[in-house]
Amino acid sequence: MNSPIRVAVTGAAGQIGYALLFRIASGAMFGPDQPVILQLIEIPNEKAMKALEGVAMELDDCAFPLLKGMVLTDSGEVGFKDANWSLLVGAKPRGPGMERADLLKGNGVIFTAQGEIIDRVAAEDARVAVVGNPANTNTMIAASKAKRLTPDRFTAMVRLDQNRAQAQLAKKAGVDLTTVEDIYIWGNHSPSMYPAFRHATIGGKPAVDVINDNAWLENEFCPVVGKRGAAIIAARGLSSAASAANALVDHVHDLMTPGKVHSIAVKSEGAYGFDPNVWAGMPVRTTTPGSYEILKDYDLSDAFSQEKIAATNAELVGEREMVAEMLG
Ligand SMILES: NC(=O)c1ccc[n+]([C@@H]2O[C@H](COP(=O)([O-])OP(=O)(O)OC[C@H]3O[C@@H](n4cnc5c(N)ncnc54)[C@H](O)[C@@H]3O)[C@@H](O)[C@H]2O)c1
Ligand SMILES: O=C(O)C[C@H](O)C(=O)O
Repeated sequence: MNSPIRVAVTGAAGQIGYALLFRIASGAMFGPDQPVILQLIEIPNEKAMKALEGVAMELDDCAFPLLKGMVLTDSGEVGFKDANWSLLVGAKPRGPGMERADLLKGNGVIFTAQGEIIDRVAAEDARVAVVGNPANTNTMIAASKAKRLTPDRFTAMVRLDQNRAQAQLAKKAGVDLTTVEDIYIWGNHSPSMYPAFRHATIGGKPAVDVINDNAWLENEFCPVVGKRGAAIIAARGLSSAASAANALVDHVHDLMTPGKVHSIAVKSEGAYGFDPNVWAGMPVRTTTPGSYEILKDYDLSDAFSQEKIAATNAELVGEREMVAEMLG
């Protein structure tokens, strides 16, 4: 058995938190041999802290063998102290009819403070995964505050979009989901994202040949995946929680598993036409636990892909301009 790692989670009493913490404590995220200490961070508010106590009571009541301790706090200094992983979930969620852009500035303040504190107090091997929206730009803001931790330590989650795309392709083709492979997400975690279906395979054959319906792929599949978050909000009256928590388990699990190829949002190095320094979704291969290389050889030279990449890149650049005064 390894020695415990410290996992800080913000927004721990929120709805994603409630679907996430039990999966971490059960071993789904870091594996059956990795004990964890959960450092649960909420806002300094009596109701939120009371709710957090209730979640911690339930975690106790699960008697998880891998859960070696819990810290409940409304202080980032305490919550991020020596954290090996910081999962930044806490943010103001988008309500019905609200644009993501409305959230940019308000949430930027949160990620400015958290980036600075994590850089100062987290563990030497600290890794950060951001879920709170607008996730890509929040990650850019947090990373810009770091003097010690390099930008590659800060990733944003686009795995929910990858999982959604995989499920939609399987449904359309009428096949088992596990036969759908190589579907990755480029760009922003927003409706502008590009689930690049031309690389996808179904049972080892190109998905475009199996599905044989280009109009559906371009005009239905892409918007359905891109707007799935809004569709969940419209149906549930709340943003996706269980599937988001599940995607974060996948994101971190695959980042800890050498050889895995998966979509995460990372600092662009200019590949695929993304502006350098925006955080954009793209496929990576995990090299050593927590580290990755960006895969740069996917062909996106067709006109449709070029148009999609240009649109999502333009949105990311626009978001960066809106928060320019918060960077650095
Ligand atoms: N990237 C994705 O794929 C994806 C998917 C779904 C949801 N989201 C986003 O995840 C975020 C959380 O969603 P939710 O449904 O759990 O929301 P929620 O409102 O249920 O919970 C958020 C929690 O965060 C807490 N919080 C707010 N600011 C905080 C701070 N500065 N420090 C610590 N805690 C703080 C709140 O008190 C609340 O308990 C939202 O921004 C949502 O849009 C992202
Ligand atoms: O769009 C949202 O705010 C919800 C979330 O990002 C999602 O994709 O489900």
